[in-house]
Amino acid sequence: MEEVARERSNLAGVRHILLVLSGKGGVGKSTISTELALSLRHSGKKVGILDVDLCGPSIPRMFRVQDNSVHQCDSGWVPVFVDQDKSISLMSIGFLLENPDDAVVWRGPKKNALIKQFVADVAWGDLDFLIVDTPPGTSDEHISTVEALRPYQLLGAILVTTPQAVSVGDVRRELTFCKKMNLRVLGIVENMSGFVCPHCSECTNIFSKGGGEELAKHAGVPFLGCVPLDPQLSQSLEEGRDFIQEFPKSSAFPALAHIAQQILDGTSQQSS
Ligand SMILES: Nc1ncnc2c1ncn2[C@@H]1O[C@H](COP(=O)(O)OP(=O)(O)OP(=O)(O)O)[C@@H](O)[C@H]1O
Ligand code: SF4
Repeated sequence: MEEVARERSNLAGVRHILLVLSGKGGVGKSTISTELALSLRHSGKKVGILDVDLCGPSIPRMFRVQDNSVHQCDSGWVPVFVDQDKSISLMSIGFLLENPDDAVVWRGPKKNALIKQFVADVAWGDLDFLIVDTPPGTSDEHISTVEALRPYQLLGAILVTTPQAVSVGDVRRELTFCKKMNLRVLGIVENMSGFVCPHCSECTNIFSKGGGEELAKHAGVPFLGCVPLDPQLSQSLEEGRDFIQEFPKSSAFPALAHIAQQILDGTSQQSS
């Protein structure tokens, strides 16, 4: 019975689902979700992003499609396509609000109900990857998301941190959450890790460096890499541009491409 329901679900055509988590706000979770989607698209993959950050949805803005709205079809909501070839599709509460700047002030049960609806009712079609951008911390919403996705091809979670001790401490709590939820940790990303000067290419470690890697070693999980602070990256996100396509010489590019490659390698090993 459960098998039949799974085969008929809107997620039946999604090959891999991965969550992006962070213990703290503003460390670059949506940035990593966005750039991972663009990198995977660059490798010929079809990608969806489900933005379950209900109180601070930033995915529509990062792709500059915040004025779009979602439509209904027979099987549910049609996601917003970023480009004509439909290689990246998005779903976010941002598309359902009358005004994108409206604040969502909801109690837990209402948020959890919408998350379940997002998981059940978005007509993704065939996707190689569905990236789920979550709110900061570990809340009821995270538990609802993991539980709702568990019957499907849930690959695991990427944990994003910055090098500072406090954010790394928060990731430690995320690791405990993953353990308790029996969710595989695909790896840790250390974001905003140093600043490479565009004039002399000297790297300055503004917030210190190495905390994420040390934590990964200590926890026995993969370290996916250090992404430096990169003005071209923040500008691309601000303007909804494809950083991966347009700035291959930029300082953050190699790290972002390497993260995507490790995810691709992991999934190809799994299916071989
Ligand atoms: N490596 C980077 N280089 C330059 N700017 C960055 C980098 N990573 C993130 N940013 C910028 O930092 C800001 C916060 O990033 P982002 O919105 O991805 O964080 P978040 O963890 O998703 O935040 P929230 O808690 O709101 O969900 C954004 O304006 C983004 O452009
Ligand atoms: S890193 Fe080098 S080029 Fe950049 S501001 Fe400092 S001294 Fe100047």
